[in-house]
Amino acid sequence: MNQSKEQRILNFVLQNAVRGDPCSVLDTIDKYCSQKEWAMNVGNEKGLILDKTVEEANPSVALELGTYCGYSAVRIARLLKAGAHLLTVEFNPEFAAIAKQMIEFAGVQDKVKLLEGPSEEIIPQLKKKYEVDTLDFVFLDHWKDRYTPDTILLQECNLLRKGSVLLADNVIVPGAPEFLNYIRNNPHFQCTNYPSRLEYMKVEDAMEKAVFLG
Ligand SMILES: O=C(NCCCCCn1ccnc1)c1cc(-c2ccc(F)cc2)cc(O)c1O
Ligand SMILES: [Mg+2]
Repeated sequence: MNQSKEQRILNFVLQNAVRGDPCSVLDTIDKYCSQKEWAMNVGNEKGLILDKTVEEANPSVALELGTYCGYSAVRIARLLKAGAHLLTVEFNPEFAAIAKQMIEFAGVQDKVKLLEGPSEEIIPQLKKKYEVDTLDFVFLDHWKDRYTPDTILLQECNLLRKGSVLLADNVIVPGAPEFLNYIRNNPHFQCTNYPSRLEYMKVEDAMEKAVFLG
């Protein structure tokens, strides 16, 4: 049975990156996906925006929607302070299996909890089943038409607090027009747009930051 692209990315990391070194894992994924096969990792350019947003938020509890191969989970986890953790949600079991190995190879497994399943089922379980009080940071990088319903669900489940930071990938490509309309017209959020490039391409993309005002 021939390998998936995601399996090829993982194998390239296992053979070329340094075990326990998150930066080498990120650089190796970026090398493979820019030179051999494009893949939908947030990448190094938008990754720098993600880094700055995470460093500014300095979250104790972070949530990621859309794990994929684990690139942004490794990217976020490497910046978390002692005792802080990232919950990352992946719907696709093949992606989740790859991401688990990627996270472990990078050595950030103690900071990351990978949750497999639909975000609309997992979000309502975060408080009771996963002992979350409120989320300090949320990275939205899953199905683009889920950004709005899941942002509403986070609020309904009382998972946001004054100052919670949401960061959404791909608001230009593939695009999340309905989310931009929702969040920019919502008085409970303060929004900032960060123009950038689609990962590994000379194509315009952007990230949107939205701070919950309570
Ligand atoms: O679809 C994307 N991500 C969601 C993947 C499925 C998430 C499953 N899931 C996880 C949890 N709950 C549900 C995505 C797509 C592109 C892209 C850009 C240009 C192009 F020509 C083709 C594709 C670029 C990204 O950066 C992306 O993030
Ligand atoms: Mg993305």
